Amino acid sequence: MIEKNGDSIPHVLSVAGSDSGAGAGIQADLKACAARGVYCSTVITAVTAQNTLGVQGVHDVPEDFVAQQLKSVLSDMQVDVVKTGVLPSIRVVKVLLQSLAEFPVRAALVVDPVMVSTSGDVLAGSSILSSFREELFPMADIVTPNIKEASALLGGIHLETVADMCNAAKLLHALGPRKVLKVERLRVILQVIGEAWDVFQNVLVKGGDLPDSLDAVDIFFNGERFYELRLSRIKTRNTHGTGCTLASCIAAELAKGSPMLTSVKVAKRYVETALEYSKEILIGNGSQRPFDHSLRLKSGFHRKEVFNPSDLFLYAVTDSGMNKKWGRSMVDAVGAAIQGGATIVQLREKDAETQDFLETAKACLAVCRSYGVPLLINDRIDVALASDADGVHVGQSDMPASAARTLLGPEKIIGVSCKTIEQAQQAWISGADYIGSGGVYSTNTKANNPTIGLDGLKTVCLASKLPVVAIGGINASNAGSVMKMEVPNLKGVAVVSALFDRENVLTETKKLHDLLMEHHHRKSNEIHARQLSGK
Ligand SMILES: Cc1ncc(COP(=O)(O)OP(=O)(O)O)c(N)n1
Ligand SMILES: Cc1nc(C(=O)O)sc1CCOP(=O)(O)O
Ligand SMILES: [Mg+2]
Repeated sequence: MIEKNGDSIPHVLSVAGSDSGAGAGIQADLKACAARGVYCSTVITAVTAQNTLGVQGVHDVPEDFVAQQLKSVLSDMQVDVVKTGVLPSIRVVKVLLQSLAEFPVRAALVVDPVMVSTSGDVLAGSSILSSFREELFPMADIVTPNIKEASALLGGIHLETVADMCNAAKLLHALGPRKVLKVERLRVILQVIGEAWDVFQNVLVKGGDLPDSLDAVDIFFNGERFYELRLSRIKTRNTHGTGCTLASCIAAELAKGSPMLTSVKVAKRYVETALEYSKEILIGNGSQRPFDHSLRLKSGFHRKEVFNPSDLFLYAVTDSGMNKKWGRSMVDAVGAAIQGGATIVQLREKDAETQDFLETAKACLAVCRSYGVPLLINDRIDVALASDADGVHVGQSDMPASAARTLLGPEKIIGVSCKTIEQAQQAWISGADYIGSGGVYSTNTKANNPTIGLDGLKTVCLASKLPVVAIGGINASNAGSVMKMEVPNLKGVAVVSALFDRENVLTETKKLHDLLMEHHHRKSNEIHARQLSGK
């Protein structure tokens, strides 16, 4: 990419209308670009009052002010791709073309010829058609009409079959004479130097509205070849904004430097993934519902957003060998531990195949979510990501916590094992949420694990700015000694064998939970009494 003022981040400028419901328009473009890892600036051409029921009002932005927005962005930032949505008047089209002549963009112009909203409301009148055909399309690198828009642009011809769509794509492609003339010369030059022909005009006719089709069929035509792009049709009403999103994704991929056909395929796949993910989410009461560009809203409904240190109170760490020995499944063991009072669960699967680990994680996550208890994954960031677990626990020889934080993002929980003051300080710097410190006592569960004792635990706790959970050889007979220690950031105990190497997980967890509660109450009463006596 060419550098301008040091900008090297892929950048799409969306010139489109605002949708107050945020399913389509500028808002969809921003979300799509963010999801695809591309910066998006915006020039707003019209403001709609809109929700899932339809468009209640439209207010066009005066073209002088559209021009001012264009100048502000294009004179300062290095834009790679301009993507257009609602262009409400011929004057706005002219203003856009003038701006692009003054400040040419680096890679491409993507034109989504929006005329009618999903709800059937007209967003750009028929007077705009000739301006699109004669002025805008010849400058575009790709135009992405749906069937209705393609029909309107071609004088109302009927489009009912894939063959009709191919014909429409060809006719629309023919509307770019100036560009074709211009690029014919370029084509010869590029052929001579052996470059690809990606600079030529392309048409994508979107067949989402095609009757009686089980697939979502789009026709891509690059002037030379037709490509029938099929993906299975997703049964959902949450499709408001798919057109804007698709065009923005194409723009985003082009901005990253991908070829045109690849960009279209990636964009189509992304939209399919987002629709599949969002098919059951409910936003609004109407039938034109938005979808989730970030693929995160579903789990967000059930998950606590921020780590709560009191979740470390009774930390159950699983062991599949122990559960097998006692003839129960991991899901049953986790369910029983939670019913007995476990406040957080870690899946520690040292020998599992990746696929089995992932399936177990997903099944245990469903159980944990149903009780509102966080589930962490031991060591395996990939399994945590793929299962959407609440976080990970890593040791000193596992992936560093800072790298885990980069991969998992700010909202997941990250715990780190620390035996020393230096490790505790580093865990805090790395962005961890808590420390696991041990072995407090000797253990048979983890081979060759050095014991740090209660003194070592106290040293780590005093040095740590993070909450601490004690681990290693802890059971109902010694947990009291651990929790009696006078260190405020010691929040609980993590236990494997005392819960899972037992016949009845629920009973054993409850026993330990009751004991910890007794200590907790005793400590609270002592603190209260001290406050009353003023000591
Ligand atoms: C809560 C908690 N604390 C410490 C550990 C140990 O982690 P690590 O040192 O990475 O050893 P393995 O568990 O991976 O063998 C833990 N798992 N949980
Ligand atoms: C997994 C683990 N980590 C430890 C550490 O010291 O970091 S001790 C340990 C095993 C804890 O199992 P049990 O409760 O059966 O002793
Ligand atoms: Mg580990």
